[in-house]
Amino acid sequence: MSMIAAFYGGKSILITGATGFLGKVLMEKLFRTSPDLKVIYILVRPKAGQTLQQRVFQILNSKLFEKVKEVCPNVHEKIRAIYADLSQNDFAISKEDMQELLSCTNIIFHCAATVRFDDTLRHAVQLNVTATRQLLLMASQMPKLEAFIHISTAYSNCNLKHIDEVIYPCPVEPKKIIDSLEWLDDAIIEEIAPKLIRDWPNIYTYTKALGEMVVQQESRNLNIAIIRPSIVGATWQEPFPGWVDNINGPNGLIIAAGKGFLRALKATPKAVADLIPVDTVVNLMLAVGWYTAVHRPKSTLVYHSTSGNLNPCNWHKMGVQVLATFEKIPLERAFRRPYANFTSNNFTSQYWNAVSHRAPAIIYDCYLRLTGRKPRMTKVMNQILRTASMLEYFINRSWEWSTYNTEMLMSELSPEDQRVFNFDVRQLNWLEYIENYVLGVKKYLLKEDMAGIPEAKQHLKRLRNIHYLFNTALFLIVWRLLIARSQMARNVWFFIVSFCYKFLSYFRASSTLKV
Ligand SMILES: CCCCCCCCCCCCCCCCCCCCCCCCCCCCCC(=O)SCCNC(=O)CCNC(=O)[C@H](O)C(C)(C)COP(=O)(O)OP(=O)(O)OC[C@H]1O[C@@H](n2cnc3c(N)ncnc32)[C@H](O)[C@@H]1OP(=O)(O)O
Ligand SMILES: NC(=O)C1=CN([C@@H]2O[C@H](COP(=O)(O)OP(=O)(O)OC[C@H]3O[C@@H](n4cnc5c(N)ncnc54)[C@H](OP(=O)(O)O)[C@@H]3O)[C@@H](O)[C@H]2O)C=CC1
Repeated sequence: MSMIAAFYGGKSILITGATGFLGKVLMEKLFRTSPDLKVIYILVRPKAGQTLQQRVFQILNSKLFEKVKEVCPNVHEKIRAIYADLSQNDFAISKEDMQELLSCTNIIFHCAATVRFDDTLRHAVQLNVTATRQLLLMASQMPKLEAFIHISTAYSNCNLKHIDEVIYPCPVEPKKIIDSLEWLDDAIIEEIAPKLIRDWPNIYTYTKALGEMVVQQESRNLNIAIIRPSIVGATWQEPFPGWVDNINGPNGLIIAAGKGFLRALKATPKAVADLIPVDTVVNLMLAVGWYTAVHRPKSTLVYHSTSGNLNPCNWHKMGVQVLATFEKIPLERAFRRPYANFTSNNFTSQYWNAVSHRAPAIIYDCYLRLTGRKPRMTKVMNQILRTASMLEYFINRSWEWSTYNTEMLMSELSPEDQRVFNFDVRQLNWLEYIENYVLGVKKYLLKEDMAGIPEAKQHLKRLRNIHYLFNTALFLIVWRLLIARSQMARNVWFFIVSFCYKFLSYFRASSTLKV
């Protein structure tokens, strides 16, 4: 019997960010392994014209939850969606709902955040710092609360090279920033933002670091733990391999590569690609929830959910495997054949951007214009290049994250818990994982049918022929122009032709002699 699964039985669990990538997988695993849990409260806002109920309905009826419905047929009754907007005062939660949350919650998993790298400082602070403070304040009024699990990111201290499982102080107190945002206007905030974030690469990682400081300062006598995942990727094993549902992190780039838009990336091939499967993160979260509530460590423990120091894989290996998978399982209607290289050199990267990205987009847009259609490829390409440049910081560096606490926790688990809540990334086979990942992107994200693979392969063959034809035509045109304008090119041309002629004559003569 799993101790962790039993622990969550009968519990009331509050999850923020439950409609996000991590939150959905967390709910799925909780329902599947502890179907006797009492209730999961989720703080949700209406979005994209959908009410709370419609959003929950959509999640529960997705492929991700198919297994859950077998184990926990009354899953609908065990989810309680509460209207909340984390960027508002008191989260805009009604009095009755707030009362219920305060009096019933046993465990909190705080996943909600803005993960956009380019968010405004005001919004990012509101969500990643102020909302965390507000939730801690709520937690301190919950008499039945056993553990508060805060999800941060392994990159919250990415301005350091070696990162321990400790909370590092930020140069400016979070409270000072929160207070000043109240009276400063937006233009001034955006002006001071670069000075505040100093050597952090973006507002996201900076505000996540502030969020951790808030956790430390406002922890009072709560049982708190912080989990820091690195780059969260598709599921490894559970509930099935390769599940993924948004275009964040590597996902968007994998699509762009598979469709042939992205054919070169400014990346350091030997840098560690610190990906961590989402189900591994969720297993660690549930184990940490149990450990924090039952063992009540004296201080706030930080757990790294990273792969680099236990089972490293670099970007080169990852890129090669992504491309190898596209050979076997191509994406439909590719713009060009998937091919690319990683370069860490600025000049080479600019060259590839011009030749491999912008030029084909401009040519294709000319073709669209000539055929009476609206040009769009340059816009798409600019968007992809902008995204790639935002991620560049993370694919050109390696970090060392220590994992003492995570390994300590692993050793505390019973063999059954180590199996059911496996977060030992040493068992991960990267090649297999990446293949399933790419397949998952095709199936679950792009919703492409596997029956379309032969047609997709045919399409790639056509693209290859067009590519050869185009290159040959281009070569002939350039050469013709050169010959017309330069004596030197003409001399080279006559030299080559006469050399070939002599070679052929010699070859013919020697074969006649043999006869
Ligand atoms: C020796 C050489 C060997 C060579 C070997 C061969 C090499 C082969 C190479 C192949 C090439 C590549 C293969 C792929 C291999 C994998 C590469 C992986 C690189 C992975 C890098 C990952 C780094 C992640 C770092 C994470 C660090 C922290 C992690 C976290 O804690 S949180 C999660 C991270 N957060 C995010 O990822 C959010 C990032 N997104 C944003 O901040 C914003 O979206 C934005 C990028 C700033 C863009 O903002 P905009 O306002 O401009 O746009 P908007 O968001 O409204 O979207 C507009 C349209 O763009 C689409 N889009 C958005 N995001 C992405 C994306 N990530 N990728 C692609 N497209 C994206 C969006 O859908 C919109 O489209 P539309 O609706 O159609 O308009
Ligand atoms: N994905 C990754 O690679 C990594 C993620 N993390 C951390 O993991 C956590 C979860 O990330 P992930 O699931 O990927 O992110 P998502 O963007 O998929 O999910 C974010 C969640 O936060 C919710 N949210 C955002 N703003 C509000 C708001 N104003 N009110 C209520 N809810 C809101 C979103 O709700 P809605 O659906 O309504 O938008 C969504 O449920 C974050 O804390 C992130 O920092 C850490 C490392 C890596």
